[in-house]
Amino acid sequence: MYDAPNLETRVTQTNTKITARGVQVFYGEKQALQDVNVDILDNTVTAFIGPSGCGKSTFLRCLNRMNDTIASARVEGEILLDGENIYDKRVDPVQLRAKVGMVFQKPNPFPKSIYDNVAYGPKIHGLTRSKAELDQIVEESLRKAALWKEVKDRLTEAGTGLSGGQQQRLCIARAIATAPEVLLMDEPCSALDPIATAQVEELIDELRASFSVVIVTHSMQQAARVSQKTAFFHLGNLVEYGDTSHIFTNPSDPRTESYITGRIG
Ligand SMILES: Nc1ncnc2c1ncn2[C@@H]1O[C@H](COP(=O)(O)OP(=O)(O)OP(=O)(O)O)[C@@H](O)[C@H]1O
Repeated sequence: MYDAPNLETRVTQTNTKITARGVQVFYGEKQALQDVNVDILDNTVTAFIGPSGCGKSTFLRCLNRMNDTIASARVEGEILLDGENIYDKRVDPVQLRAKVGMVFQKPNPFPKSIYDNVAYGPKIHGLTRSKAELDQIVEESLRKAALWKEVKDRLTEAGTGLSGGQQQRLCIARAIATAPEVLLMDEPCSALDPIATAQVEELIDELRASFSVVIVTHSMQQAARVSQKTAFFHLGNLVEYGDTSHIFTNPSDPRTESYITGRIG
């Protein structure tokens, strides 16, 4: 007799990693984000898209409290990581940023060796007890960042001596060395050539197995290639959020449609 497969086991489980509720951001008197509500999933790439100045980077920076470093910035509302409010007074922003790592637009390796760039985070967070353990973390992080083969014989050389694409993968290795749970990427390919961009995009897809990845991008093609979920921002509002395939083929809001068809941007 035919047994119906158990639906429960066939559905891929994707849990909420970050919950934003009523998030508003001000720079001085100026409001940059209004009432943003969204659930960001684990093991998923989420793309933030929208015209310049719509608040994508501002919202990304809310997710690991990078806005704390901007004197005029004020964040209201609630952001929960695994149910815990990251803006709670008891949360140490430095510890938080080890859990919610960030990769910036321009590759920014430290003026240190390739090895030390990756070893820095685990060292300051006391994640290892021995040199052997640290060596292992450095190797694993460089492997995950698809850079190990290219640099394994030159670990003592300066990180700044690598090509732009390699530097960006080094920055990704540095971000994942502290075993983060979420990886935030602010236009990580904008300074890269098409080959390096393709490598980083492939890497982003692999990283999703281990992390929740959030990427700000100006390229709709890139959002369509790398993400499963897309959030469209416009004038400080999160206008639409959903499956990338849906947003790009059948958006619900006319503003999203105008943007993806190139009428606003
Ligand atoms: N440090 C800051 N101080 C004051 N205003 C800021 C600051 N950073 C951003 N803003 C303002 O907040 C609004 C949103 O900016 P944000 O950089 O988040 O947009 P964005 O969508 O990421 O833009 P882009 O695609 O051009 O990078 C803009 O009006 C911008 O001028």
